[in-house]
Amino acid sequence: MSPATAPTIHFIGAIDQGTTSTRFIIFNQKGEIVAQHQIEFEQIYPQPGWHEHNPDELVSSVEECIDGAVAQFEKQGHSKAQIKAVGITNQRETTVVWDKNTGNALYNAIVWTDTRTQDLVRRLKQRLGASELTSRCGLPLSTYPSVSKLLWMLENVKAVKEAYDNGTLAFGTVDTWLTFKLNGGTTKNVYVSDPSNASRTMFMNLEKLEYDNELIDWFRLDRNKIKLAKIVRSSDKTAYGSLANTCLQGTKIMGCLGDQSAALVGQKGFTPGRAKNTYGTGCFLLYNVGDKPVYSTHGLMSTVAFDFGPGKCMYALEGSIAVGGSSVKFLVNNFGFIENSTKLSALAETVEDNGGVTFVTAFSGLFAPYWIDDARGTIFGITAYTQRGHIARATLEATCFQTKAILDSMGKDSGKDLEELAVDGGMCNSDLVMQTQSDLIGIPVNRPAMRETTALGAAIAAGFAAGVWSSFEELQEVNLEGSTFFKPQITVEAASKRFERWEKAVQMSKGWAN
Ligand SMILES: Nc1ncnc2c1ncn2[C@@H]1O[C@H](COP(=O)(O)OP(=O)(O)O)[C@@H](O)[C@H]1O
Ligand SMILES: O=P(O)(O)OC[C@H](O)CO
Repeated sequence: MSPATAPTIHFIGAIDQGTTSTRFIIFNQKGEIVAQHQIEFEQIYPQPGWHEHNPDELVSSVEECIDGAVAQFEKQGHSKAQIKAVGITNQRETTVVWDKNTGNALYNAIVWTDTRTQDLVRRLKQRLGASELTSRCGLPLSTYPSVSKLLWMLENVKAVKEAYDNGTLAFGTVDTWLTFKLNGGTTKNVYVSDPSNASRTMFMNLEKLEYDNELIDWFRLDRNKIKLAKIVRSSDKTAYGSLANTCLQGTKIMGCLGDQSAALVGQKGFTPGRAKNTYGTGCFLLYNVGDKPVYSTHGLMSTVAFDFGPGKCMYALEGSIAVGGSSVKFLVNNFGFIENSTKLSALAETVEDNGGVTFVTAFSGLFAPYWIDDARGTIFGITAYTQRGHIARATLEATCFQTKAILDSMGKDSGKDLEELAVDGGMCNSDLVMQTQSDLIGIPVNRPAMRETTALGAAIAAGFAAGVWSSFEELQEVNLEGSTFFKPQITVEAASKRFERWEKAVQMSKGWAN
């Protein structure tokens, strides 16, 4: 075929703004990575339990990653004009507030893991009607959703309260902040969010996919005094605007998904019964329940999986674990146990088992399915025999035990047991973690060769709107080759025994932060 008649090859870019790092990845039409750039940014811990990000650094990290990846892409002989669209995926719940007149942030972003709102949440729980919130928005009242972070800022940050009183306060999750800034801020004033992100605020009615005025009133907020993002589909040709800066200036943003939803999409979890578990900073299991929300009675959340338009809007049951890979980072950064995260498994493998040590990594309390806000990180079973390897092993096991607890809840809520668990995220690079996971849950764990499924999900959302893909079916072949399967190697009895020790430790970790 002559170059003039050869079909044009299209590419899609994905911004993945996670809790510890930002990436920009360029995918081809087969869902393969062509170029990527990643950078870590500052984690700010001003006080115990507090966790912040600099909102401007989130934006600059995205811009730097775009320029870095596109430079690589062009070195391969491609043209940036072949990048049809860009998708965004982001850490969820993390809350940014800014002045809508200046476009400047009024405080650091309060990160989803932050527990400073614990007392505020306890006060809210005393209010009449508190127990009915979950049935409207899918989330439990806790330190986790964005609303508690916004209320804290209104109570404690003068500039935020003043902006609210003056009617100039803008509030957003990270997707909204990024699209606002990437579009050029106050020159374009783009204020949008997709349902998978908006459903993490506690302001959105889960069934209607619209803000629920009764929820906003319940939190005693005046909607007229806060600029909220317009909720639009996760895949949309025009609503998200286009990039104002970087070498991709003018390229349209056509997709947006919260990172856990994006991972479900990237794992092709399009149909009911499909599930994935992402071992990133936290760890999040999402189970597609179909086109109607299912409300958990066993400690899980109901959330929007993705909204790609009529017939393609799905809900999920979600089990969120606050501390996943961050426990590994903790051993690296705070204790210098090892040089970097990739070395922890090797340290854990210097011992045969956990030597009787159990580490409840409740740095932010315990999320699903326990929801114990006053638990804190506790290590049980230390004796004179304990080595660093035992602590390393107990740290890795903690996420696997919580995943087992979540799967048990999911089985009870859905009436079905999962046959296989699809995994991704940084911590899934550890074979030891994956084998331990399979042993504890008693089903195979399926790890794809290409693990950037979160970014792939954002690319799919944008690629659908851009016309690169038009049906879920044509994506089924993506990322199938080269998966690794971890199969259970211990008996059900042995797994139950280990899990009983964990459950005992969870009960004993309660009440510390009271
Ligand atoms: N080989 C490994 N073994 C254990 N943990 C790892 C390994 N590689 C990365 N991690 C952990 O994975 C996390 C990063 O995963 P990632 O999916 O990039 O997270 P996020 O999107 O939340 O920034 C870090 O917390 C890191 O400690
Ligand atoms: O950054 P991750 O991958 O741990 O994901 C953060 C979640 O979206 C928080 O709900």
